[in-house]
Amino acid sequence: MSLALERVTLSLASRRLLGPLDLSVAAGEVVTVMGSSGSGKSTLLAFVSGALDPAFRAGGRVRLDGRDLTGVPAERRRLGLLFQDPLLFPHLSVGENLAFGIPRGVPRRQRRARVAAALAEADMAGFETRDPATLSGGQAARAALMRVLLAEPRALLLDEPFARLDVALRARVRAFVFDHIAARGLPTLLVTHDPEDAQGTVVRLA
Ligand SMILES: Nc1ncnc2c1ncn2[C@@H]1O[C@H](COP(=O)(O)OP(=O)(O)OP(=O)(O)O)[C@@H](O)[C@H]1O
Repeated sequence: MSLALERVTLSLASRRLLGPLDLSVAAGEVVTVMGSSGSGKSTLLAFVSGALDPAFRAGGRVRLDGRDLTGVPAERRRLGLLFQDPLLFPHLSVGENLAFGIPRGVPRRQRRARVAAALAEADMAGFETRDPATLSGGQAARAALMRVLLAEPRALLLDEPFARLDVALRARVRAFVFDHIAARGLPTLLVTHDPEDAQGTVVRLA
């Protein structure tokens, strides 16, 4: 698995926001994007994910496993997104949240088994029927990662995924997330303000 950006530029009205930017992320590798507030970090992830606000103009290409994603709708890009907010659906149980992304066609018994295994991996065995509102910050963050992984993404885009967590929890969730990225060989783009989060190559936007 690999993710590559080729000559990516982003402009707002006639102002160049960033680029041209080239970078490649190999399987299991993290590339960290840092830069001041407003430098275009979240916009870059939105472009890669296929959800760029039409206010922006973009140039260049994104390739996932060599395949050009231009014109591929966001929902077919096979990218896993994680944000500062775990964004668990409040009207679904924890188990239903995790099952949400499992590809269609997987039989019910197998879906249940995958959810149970993911919860066990997240140290949340038996949490299927819990209301997401009752989870701690660390549990919610781990559940959010598991929901993303169950959708079988080919790469991850992480936008400040640890920013809401207090210092002690942050180190633990960070290790949890980075371990899974390495174990599953997922190329990952990580946006953060915190130098402690930085992993691998660091790209700085102006
Ligand atoms: N939908 C939009 N329409 C117009 N301008 C926008 C829109 N979204 C963001 N912007 C502007 O684009 C620029 C880049 O925003 P972006 O959110 O990518 O920055 P960022 O580097 O992620 O910032 P932060 O670190 O504060 O999250 C900013 O100047 C912002 O005001």
